Amino acid sequence: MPFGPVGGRAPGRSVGGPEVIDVVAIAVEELRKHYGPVRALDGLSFSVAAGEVFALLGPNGAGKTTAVEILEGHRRRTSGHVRVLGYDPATGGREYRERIGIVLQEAGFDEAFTVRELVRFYRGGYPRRLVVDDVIDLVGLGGKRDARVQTLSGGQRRRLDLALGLVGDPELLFLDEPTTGFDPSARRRAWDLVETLRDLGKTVLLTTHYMDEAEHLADRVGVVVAGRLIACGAPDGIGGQARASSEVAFRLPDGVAVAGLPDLGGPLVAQGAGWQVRTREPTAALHRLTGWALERRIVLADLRVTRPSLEDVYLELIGAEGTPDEAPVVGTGVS
Ligand SMILES: Nc1ncnc2c1ncn2[C@@H]1O[C@H](COP(=O)(O)OP(=O)(O)OP(=O)(O)O)[C@@H](O)[C@H]1O
Repeated sequence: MPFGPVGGRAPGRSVGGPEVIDVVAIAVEELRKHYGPVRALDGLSFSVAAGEVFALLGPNGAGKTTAVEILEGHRRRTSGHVRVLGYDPATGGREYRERIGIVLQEAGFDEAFTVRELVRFYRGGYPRRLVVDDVIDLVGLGGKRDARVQTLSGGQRRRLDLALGLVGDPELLFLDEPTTGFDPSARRRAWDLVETLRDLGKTVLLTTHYMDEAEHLADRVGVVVAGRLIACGAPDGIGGQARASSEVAFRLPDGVAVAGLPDLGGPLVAQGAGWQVRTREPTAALHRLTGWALERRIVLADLRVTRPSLEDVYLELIGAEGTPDEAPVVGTGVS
């Protein structure tokens, strides 16, 4: 298989010692899924190292859920190669499912169960298990142990989803939009929890529409558009693949007119008491700006360059690819 070492903060990787090849937890190559004429996945390839937190990003309809469901073993692929923890999810059966945890966007629960009863019930399905009350505490539902599911708020239900995904002590956790509907503090707690899981050496594959979440949690992100991976790398490193614009900002002294400035590679926009320009060539813009200022002995207050955020990069990437929310359609009905 052509999967080499992959990035991320995998445990057990030594720096300066003997070379350690990361263990690949997830390997996906040329994955295709056709629903009739719709190509939901159209040659998707990526790999995730053991111990890595990997985020799949992409617009609605890009194919993320389809990919994750194939990896979970819940959906059949049309073609391509998939290996997760050494198993083919399509044939791994119970043995495979016991080693993974799945947190769905909307799991259906029996509303009459209490939190503790439900977690205990799910725990019964796994050979490796965590202590019921520990898991409930871990997801911050300690105060709701004996509450019936029907009385939980939307955010509390999502935390219960998390508890059910964790109770089998999985090596790999699939998190589908884990914090949708969470209030800001519940979101922070969920992030802390994912970080705890990483510290425990778990591999996490998450999908999210929140760029700050991916930036905060993921070792690497993969951007999927129309069923293909169009960019992949560390959240602060994929900018180079998008050539998203940096922002150069500064203030001019009183009496200096903005009209006299050289071309900085983009339109100047007033920002509070100062000015900013967005440019893909921040080095050149800075050179022209500071050269101009030095020649005139002008001091530029608050001069700063801000690199593009993951959101800027993401929007640039999916904008360049176009047609979000639409999978490509083929002429023939292959499924
Ligand atoms: N069971 C199905 N039958 C037919 N088409 C489907 C089916 N499931 C998904 N699709 C189509 O496949 C494409 C990918 O859908 P998918 O749900 O995987 O996207 P997604 O990236 O998870 O989107 P979102 O961010 O909205 O959850 C879409 O065009 C969708 O309409």
